[in-house]
Amino acid sequence: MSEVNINEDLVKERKKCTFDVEELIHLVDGGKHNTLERKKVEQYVLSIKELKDDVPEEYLSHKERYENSVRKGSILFMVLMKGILERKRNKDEGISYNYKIINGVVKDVTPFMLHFGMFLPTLASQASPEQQREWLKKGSQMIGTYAQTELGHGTFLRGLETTATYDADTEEFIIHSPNLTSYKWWPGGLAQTVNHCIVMAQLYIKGKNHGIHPFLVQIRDIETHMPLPGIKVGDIGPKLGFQTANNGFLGFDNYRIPRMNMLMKNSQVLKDGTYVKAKNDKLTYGTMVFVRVTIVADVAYELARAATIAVRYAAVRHQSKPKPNEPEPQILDYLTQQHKLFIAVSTSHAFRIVGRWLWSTYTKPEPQILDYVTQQHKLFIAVSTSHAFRIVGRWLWSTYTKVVADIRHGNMDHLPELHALACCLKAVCSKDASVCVEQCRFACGGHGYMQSSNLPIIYGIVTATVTYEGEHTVMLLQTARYLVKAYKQASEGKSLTPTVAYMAKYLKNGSHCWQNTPEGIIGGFQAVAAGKTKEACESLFRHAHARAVLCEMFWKEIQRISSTVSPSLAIVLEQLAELYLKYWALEKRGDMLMYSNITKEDISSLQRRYVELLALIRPNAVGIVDAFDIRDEILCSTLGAYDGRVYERLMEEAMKSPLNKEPVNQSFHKYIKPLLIQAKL
Ligand SMILES: CCC/C=C/C(=O)SCCNC(=O)CCNC(=O)[C@H](O)C(C)(C)COP(=O)([O-])OP(=O)([O-])OC[C@H]1O[C@@H](n2cnc3c(N)ncnc32)[C@H](O)[C@@H]1OP(=O)([O-])[O-]
Ligand SMILES: Cc1cc2nc3c(=O)[nH]c(=O)nc-3n(C[C@H](O)[C@H](O)[C@H](O)COP(=O)(O)OP(=O)(O)OC[C@H]3O[C@@H](n4cnc5c(N)ncnc54)[C@H](O)[C@@H]3O)c2cc1C
Repeated sequence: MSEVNINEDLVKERKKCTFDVEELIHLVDGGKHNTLERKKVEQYVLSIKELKDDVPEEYLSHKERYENSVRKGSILFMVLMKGILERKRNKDEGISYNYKIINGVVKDVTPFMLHFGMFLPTLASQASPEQQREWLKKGSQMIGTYAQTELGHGTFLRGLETTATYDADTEEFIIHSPNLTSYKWWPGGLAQTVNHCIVMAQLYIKGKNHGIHPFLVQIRDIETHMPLPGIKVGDIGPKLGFQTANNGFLGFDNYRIPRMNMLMKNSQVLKDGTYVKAKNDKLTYGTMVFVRVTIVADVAYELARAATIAVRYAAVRHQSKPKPNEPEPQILDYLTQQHKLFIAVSTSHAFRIVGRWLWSTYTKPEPQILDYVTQQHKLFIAVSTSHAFRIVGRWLWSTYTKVVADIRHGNMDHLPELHALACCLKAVCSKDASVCVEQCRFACGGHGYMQSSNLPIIYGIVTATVTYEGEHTVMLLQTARYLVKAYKQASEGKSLTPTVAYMAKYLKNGSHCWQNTPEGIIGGFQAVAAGKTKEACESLFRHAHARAVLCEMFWKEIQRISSTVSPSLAIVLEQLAELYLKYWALEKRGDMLMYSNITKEDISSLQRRYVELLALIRPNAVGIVDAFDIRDEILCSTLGAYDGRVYERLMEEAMKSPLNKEPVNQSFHKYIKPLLIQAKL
């Protein structure tokens, strides 16, 4: 884009940047090769004419919005299928879904999200090899979702009520919803989009309950898409966000499926009804662990979008001037009056001089809002949090793949630790990301409240992650359970898994010896986690372990990465990581006071360094968000576009309102005019 069309503040900001933005882009993408591939994918998908909307999604009705997202989602689906095939021929080519390109196609959420996000992964991980060969073959007509949650139960999986009863005579399962609360409720794409589901149901054989198991169930005819007899399916209606996800409900009336439609990789039901138990019954929950792991990186990306919008806007937006001075005082003759007079005269001089200074400040151009320390406090933590989650998300993903490989070889030893990690990181990252996105919205003032800023939609997407795939508190409680066990092992002198090894150190050392260094802060969080575990084994303690893991992994990884990049970029990365640690040490200073020997002076010094870091990051703020390298079509924001034409875009978008198509709306003649006539009488 030529600089002529770019807002001059942004041009200046980009000139100030002290590091190579391109280098950071490659780092964020995980290498130059990935950047090139991403850009190729974006270029390909975003130039498909049919994916452009004439009318912004927000002006469509619930039904129209759904139909439009299916239309566009189907185009993307086809591109993806083509991409996978091409990729097989040439690994450097092809279309990947990984690149969040979807945000540039459907502003909200596509109804096919669950097909790729849970349906296919469940078949890939829980179906037997023969079933996989059958179901994942080329030309499969299945579009699916993951139907687990019911009207009555989401968290408490053992309480699910849908039943799958084995009939050995016909070698079939009978899937049934015994009452209203057993209806499936929430699955994405379920309402009108999918023709198949993974249904989680209580398995009954000869009257005995074997707990919940996954079943592949066809719910609609492939040709006509009509619901099959015995199936009741529909849309659950509008929500806070996820308007185009097509979340649905589903009930079964003694609906029969073949025996081989139970996913049989882990447990099996033989023809005669013999039940073969899985090595570990929690393997049935495998898809949830997978999605929890991916949520960390997902919210990092959404946060990158929100931070890009809010930081660019803060560089373009100017606001507020100090007020000018007041008039001079009177002179009187009496001593007492002189007493008053002289002070008044000197005050007058003081005021004049200060007044001049004030006037010169007043006539200076309004500052960019990004220059306010309070604004930097709101925004820079969002930027550094996005980096933290991306980096920790990559580490979690590699931990996940190692544990899954172990499980494939029959070794389940690390599953509990992975489960505990996935739960607490999912919980903390989803909640922090929602808070940061909302903070970015606040930081954009009134314009952040506009749908056209895209911040409300991003918030809708991110805040849903707090609830789905395991509700926030419930996830923390799962980790708490694991920590309590770890603490008990530590107190018995037994060895501990790596992520909780600090428990032993805390038991040995008692309170943490505070240092204002990154390592000192990480130790502080570990002491808080260990101390709270000790104090309240069975009661609610919340984020401490996840925060310790986040701080430690972010800092260690940044240290490692810094040695591989240019010195100018290393400085910026370390500033961002240090800001993250200092921010949380200050936020949690109460906990630190309880569980370490931190002093008031340490806290003041942390505070001073935090403000110093804001100032150090400030000149690079626009460059840092530019390095997220999110195209305008994917940001979808009037406030955050690369060129900074904020006000023009706000007006252009407002002009798309159907209400602006006519000078007088018909409601005037129908309602307001009769009202005015009545008022006259
Ligand atoms: C785009 C949007 C897509 C959204 C999709 C969705 O939302 S889909 C819907 C998403 N829905 C949800 O996310 C629902 C959330 N609810 C749940 O995940 C579970 O019901 C629960 C974990 C809350 C409790 O389960 P429970 O009552 O059966 O278990 P318990 O508490 O009695 O613990 C028993 C033992 O099992 C262990 N263990 C548990 N889970 C796992 C695991 N995954 N792996 C390994 N281990 C696990 C646990 O640590 C404990 O070990 P211990 O101490 O005995 O050695
Ligand atoms: C946008 C969105 C998309 C979704 N997509 C799908 C999907 O595709 N497929 C699917 O199957 N499901 C889906 N879900 C459902 C989702 O997984 C559940 O909503 C989630 O697991 C929480 O369960 P719940 O709604 O039953 O909440 P509840 O468990 O009823 O939670 C309500 C409150 O009770 C508290 N609580 C519950 N149990 C405990 C406990 N043991 N201890 C302490 N407090 C507790 C919680 O902390 C919470 O404050 C989706 C949900 C949303 C919002």
